[in-house]
Amino acid sequence: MAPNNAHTALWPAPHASGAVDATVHVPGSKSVTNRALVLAALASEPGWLRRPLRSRDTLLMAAALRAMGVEIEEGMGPEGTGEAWRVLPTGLRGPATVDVGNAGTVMRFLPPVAALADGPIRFDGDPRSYERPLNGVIDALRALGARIDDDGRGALPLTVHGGGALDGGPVEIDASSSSQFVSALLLSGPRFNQGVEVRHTGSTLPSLPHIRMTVDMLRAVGAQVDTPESGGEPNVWRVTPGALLGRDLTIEPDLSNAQPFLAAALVTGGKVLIPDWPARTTQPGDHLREIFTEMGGSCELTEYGLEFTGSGAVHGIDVDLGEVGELTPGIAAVAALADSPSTLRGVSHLRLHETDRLAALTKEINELGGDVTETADGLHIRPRPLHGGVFHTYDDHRMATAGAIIGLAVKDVQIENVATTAKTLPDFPDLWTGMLGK
Ligand SMILES: O=C(O)C1=C[C@@H](OP(=O)(O)O)[C@@H](O)[C@H](O)C1
Ligand SMILES: C=C(OP(=O)(O)O)C(=O)O
Repeated sequence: MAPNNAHTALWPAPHASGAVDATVHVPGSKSVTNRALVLAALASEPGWLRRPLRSRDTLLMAAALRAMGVEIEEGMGPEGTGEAWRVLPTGLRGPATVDVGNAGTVMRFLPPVAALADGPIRFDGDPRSYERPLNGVIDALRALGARIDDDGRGALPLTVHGGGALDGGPVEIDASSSSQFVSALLLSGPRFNQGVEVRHTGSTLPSLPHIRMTVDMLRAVGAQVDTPESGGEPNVWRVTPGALLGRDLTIEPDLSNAQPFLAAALVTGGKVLIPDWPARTTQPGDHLREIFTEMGGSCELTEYGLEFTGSGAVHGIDVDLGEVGELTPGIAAVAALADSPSTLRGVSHLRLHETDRLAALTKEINELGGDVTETADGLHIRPRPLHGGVFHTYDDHRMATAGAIIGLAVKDVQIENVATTAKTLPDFPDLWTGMLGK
């Protein structure tokens, strides 16, 4: 009998019979939730996270902090307005074991926190987590005074032997493979004895909006941060040592997870409203307003949220996605359905994401009849009439949502392991069918 567990199960991607017209409430941001958890755990007083994302990546972050002694309670928020987590920071301690799953934020943001704990903290995760780069964090922490045992590959698994405090100070790293190296050091920086000065030495630095998100959230809890954008040296970020405040923070919807729903409006010539789209945000998903407009839609940001409307036409695009790499799979899916070719550039680091996203997108779109080629730093996509088939996801949530976008326009697409969307959006299948009124 054929196995039918979540991994091998095939989900028939719904085909859109007409233009979508829906309001979709998108759950909280993964990147904001996991930063907020770390900052609340490092604070000197309790804090609240309202409307946190509850997904595999954020539940792993919460579990890891709890394992190090932090209390995270379920609550209703200070005014009883909606569900919340109350975070009670305590002295961080080991021994503890952290399962990072395949969460970049957990595997990169927590080793610096562990260096501040008292006792050994062991880090392990999914097989893919062993292949994702961590050398920037490991080497920097050692240079700043931490003791770490690893197998010498600059990757997981490893043990951080927390000494209860860390000297900190200046450090050089090459963060060209992941902006999360910089964010990781900055987030814990206020708790290092001398703070931290991070100097990026590589030739490129991806995902700058995510570094801005780190800086903004640090400042919001009282940290002093100097950045290249605030008049400092290029590629240098400096965090002054000091106590962090416990805050009451409402988590914004995840705008990168809004992407497939906006794409649905674009490819069906329909209309989607995403309530609570923030007027100002550091989330990279906010760039979809320009990118999907260039690809044929239009949008309006009102007091109700973002209303995105497709025109019925979908155009190709030539775009550098280096700042917003996590949007690439969804843009590639739309580009495969466009009326002209696309070139997506600046994203070679995607080869080290949840899977090699450039190879996976090329293979899966081409297996449906597409014409995609990999370049040194991205993809060329020449739209072709596509046909049904199995779209493999390689344990990558954004491959699953990319396949679902294609399925709207192409009959009989089956997504293998749609359950992998639980990494950041466990409700995806229900939200998707709800959007389509199925
Ligand atoms: O800091 C963050 O929350 C993230 C930073 C980016 O990582 P990379 O710079 O490794 O691409 C992004 O792709 C990831 O989804 C989330
Ligand atoms: C790259 C991503 O995740 P991670 O936080 O695991 O790096 C992503 O969500 O697209």
